[in-house]
Amino acid sequence: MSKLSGKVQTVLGLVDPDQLGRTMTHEHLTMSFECCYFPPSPGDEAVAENPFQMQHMYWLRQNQYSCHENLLLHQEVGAVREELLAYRKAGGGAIVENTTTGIERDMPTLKQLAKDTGVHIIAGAGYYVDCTHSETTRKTSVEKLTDIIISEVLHGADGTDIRCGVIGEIGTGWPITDSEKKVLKATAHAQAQLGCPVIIHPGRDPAAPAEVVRILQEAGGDIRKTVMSHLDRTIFDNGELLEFAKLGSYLEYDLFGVEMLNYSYNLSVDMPSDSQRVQALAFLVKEGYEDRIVIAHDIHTKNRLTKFGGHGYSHILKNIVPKMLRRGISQHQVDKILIDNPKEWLTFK
Ligand SMILES: CCC(=O)NCCS(=O)(=O)O
Repeated sequence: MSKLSGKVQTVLGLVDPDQLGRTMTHEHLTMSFECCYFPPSPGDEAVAENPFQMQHMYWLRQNQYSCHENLLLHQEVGAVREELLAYRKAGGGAIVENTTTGIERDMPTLKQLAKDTGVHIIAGAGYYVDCTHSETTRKTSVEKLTDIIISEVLHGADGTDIRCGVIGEIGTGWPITDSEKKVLKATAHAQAQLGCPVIIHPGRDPAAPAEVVRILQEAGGDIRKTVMSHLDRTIFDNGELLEFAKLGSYLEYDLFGVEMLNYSYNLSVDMPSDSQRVQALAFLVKEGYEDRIVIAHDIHTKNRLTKFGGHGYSHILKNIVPKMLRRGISQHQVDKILIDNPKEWLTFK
């Protein structure tokens, strides 16, 4: 039995799983999303240059990926520190920080934020989507990638001794590229050796989550210990959702707070509102999946911080939980979603 067994690994070291409390399973505290810049519509260029003004707030909410500065969350460490203190006050205990190689993971800053705020921060190992893979990553074998991921968990990431406590978010697109498939296999091999939690960013197609599960399973991954992220922008049909749920992963609704008419990355998608996200949770609970649901905001742009008029990291605790209760999800079930399920997932086998 490894020394990680039965523990959760935070950036400050191992903790007893009962110490976590309410946990957001998919957030970012410091990262850059420049890789996914989406040019503004013709005529909007001037607004996109300087959108951080009251009269442009609605534009920014609707076009969050079309402003370079908005993608630089790493410039806002002070604001994020304040937000984490507010998150603790609101009853939050832990945050899984999903920034992986390719979107500027910053381990020393995560450690400092955990020290300054008392929030348990669990950092992510591995690689984001194909367009962020370096030439070196593309040329690296599955075996070597497995060793790198394992080392990020056992010894520390990015040349530090600060350790990751989860693999992911592992980025995949649609169709899944060869380089992404290699990373998925390495993820499964590392998980098989470490008994650790895994979290996946699927491509934007309803078939993508099941295809990722198939690849992980074939490579020896543990699907019961794997979170499938972003279901709110990926699977819209309840029948398809139940088919996917049967595969056994955790089901993550992690874009709480995002309300937009046009989803730049896939205009055929109608991004759900928070009310519709709560309806999806209530549906899954009714179907018996209360032990498999986890939720979060996936904050990865500046405009979603309260400093810029956004909802911040406490939105779920302050606004969504009361709505869940009003829509028939019991307090016991809310506690499972926010406390018990993240705890089970994050505990090393
Ligand atoms: C790095 C953050 C991230 O990948 N968020 C998901 C964005 S989206 O694919 O749901 O638009």
